[in-house]
Amino acid sequence: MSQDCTFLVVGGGIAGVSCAEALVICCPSASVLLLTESSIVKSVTNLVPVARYLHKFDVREQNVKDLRAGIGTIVDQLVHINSSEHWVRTKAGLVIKYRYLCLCTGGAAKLFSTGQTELGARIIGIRDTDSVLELQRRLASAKDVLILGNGGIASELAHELHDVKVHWVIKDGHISATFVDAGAAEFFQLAKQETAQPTQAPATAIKRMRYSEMLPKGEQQEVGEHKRGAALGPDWHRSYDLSGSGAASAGRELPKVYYKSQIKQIEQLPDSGALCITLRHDDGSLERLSCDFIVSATGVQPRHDYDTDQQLQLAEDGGINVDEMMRTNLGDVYAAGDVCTAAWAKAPHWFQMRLWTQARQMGAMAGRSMAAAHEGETIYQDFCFELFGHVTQLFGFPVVLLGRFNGQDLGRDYELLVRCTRNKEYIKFVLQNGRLRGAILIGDTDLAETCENLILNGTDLTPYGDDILNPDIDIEDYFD
Ligand SMILES: Cc1cc2nc3c(=O)[nH]c(=O)nc-3n(C[C@H](O)[C@H](O)[C@H](O)COP(=O)(O)OP(=O)(O)OC[C@H]3O[C@@H](n4cnc5c(N)ncnc54)[C@H](O)[C@@H]3O)c2cc1C
Ligand SMILES: NC(=O)C1=CN([C@@H]2O[C@H](COP(=O)(O)OP(=O)(O)OC[C@H]3O[C@@H](n4cnc5c(N)ncnc54)[C@H](OP(=O)(O)O)[C@@H]3O)[C@@H](O)[C@H]2O)C=CC1
Repeated sequence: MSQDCTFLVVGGGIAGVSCAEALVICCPSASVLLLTESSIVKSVTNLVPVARYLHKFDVREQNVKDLRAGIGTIVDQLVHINSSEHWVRTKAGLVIKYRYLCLCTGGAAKLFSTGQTELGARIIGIRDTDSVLELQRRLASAKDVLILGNGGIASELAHELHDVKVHWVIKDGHISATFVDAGAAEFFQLAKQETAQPTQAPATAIKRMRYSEMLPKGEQQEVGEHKRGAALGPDWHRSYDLSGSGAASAGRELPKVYYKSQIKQIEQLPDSGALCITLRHDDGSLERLSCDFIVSATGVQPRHDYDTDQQLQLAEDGGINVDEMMRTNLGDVYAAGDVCTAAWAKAPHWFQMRLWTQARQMGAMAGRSMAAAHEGETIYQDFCFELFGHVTQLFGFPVVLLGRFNGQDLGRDYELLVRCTRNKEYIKFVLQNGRLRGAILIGDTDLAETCENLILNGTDLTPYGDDILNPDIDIEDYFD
């Protein structure tokens, strides 16, 4: 069994689909094939500009057969790459000959481990639909759940779980540390206390879930012992009932946060089967708690579980190293999205975070870059890699993060300017030598485009002093 194509893209997440879409636009007469192990793929829809270079969008699930015309599809799993002879082999034994290959195989949840294999089944991660169904199943009989980690998933779950006692264990001194600073964390916590809503039944479906990965088994095409689809889409938690057994708590109790803490030991209680957790706090003290299971929201592990004839060069974080054209070290092999690590000399206002904005940008960049190589053209890296931008929702608030929003890699050589209106907005500017280097905008601030311009233009803001965030001055007008 063999098949030929010019461009082979592996992975039906946002990176893979964006790459394949860019290829059919740039090279309409070439054959583009998307190989993915799940019949449900993810693509970007309703793209709305929030500023000049910043967009928000919905992530749509669709059946792989419904992808745009020009993209051939195969549901199967990549198991081997022979890059010198330009072919791959799939789990079903299909050999696909390609001219250019792009690996967009995403990531898997990086789970906390105690090394005690017998407890492994009590620690779960969240990545795709199957993993949420597993969470739901366990919640149904749970009284206490421990969430470990302080990033995107932990922040979402701490906000969304109800009818269950939530123990949130974090290494840091404040919540949601991968995205915000201590001030913004306090803003969220106050808002949550003061504007707490009574428990509401979760909306049954949202408009973005056009195709559900919860199709009856018979209607799904899947490969491997466990289907592992693409990462979940925005508002994923609104499509599932994330309630516990309700036995221990009523409604939406605020989570109990254990700051500056790490798990030291886990034991299973012989009688109840519950887990007894010993935490070690940074000051050396110990604390015990019990829970039914642990959600390990501790980051992403790039996924490349296929072999290659020559070794792929990997970064320290396990991602496949790519240059500014998304090329790996193997000839004619590219990579994009969560599976790759940006190994180029980065612009002063950009850094990598494994987010769907970047999956989309990298996928599209890889597609354009492969097309240019095929046509013998020279292209340059897209402008989107000049400025980090992320639009999201945290604790029910719209959030825009720009540039080095948490002073990332600026050492101690920067100043912060903050404006906060309780339960309404939190604005933080990160300034270095009088220039805006990054910003956190929480609430409906309408400042994204102004901040984007100020960061990219390197405008000297020293003459304006603290007025730059004076609520009586419209800074949008100031810099028009
Ligand atoms: C719960 C959750 C919430 C999130 N929320 C946000 C958010 O609010 N905002 C945000 O910006 N980001 C969010 N993210 C991150 C975002 O989803 C990812 O960064 C993005 O989806 C990565 O896209 P990708 O295409 O690189 O990888 P994936 O979506 O993981 O897709 C990889 C694809 O490759 C396929 N594949 C893997 N191996 C093989 C193989 N050997 N053969 C064939 N196919 C294979 C998989 O089946 C899958 O289709 C969230 C992630 C999670 C888990
Ligand atoms: N709204 C959004 O934009 C959302 C984005 N996402 C994305 O999805 C992906 C997966 O999310 P998530 O799993 O939350 O990953 P994140 O990378 O966002 O966060 C991981 C968190 O776990 C902590 N951590 C890592 N190892 C340990 C450990 N052994 N013990 C305790 N804490 C640990 C990290 O701390 P440290 O950094 O100090 O190592 C960090 O706080 C990420 O790419 C994330 O950006 C997910 C949900 C929502």
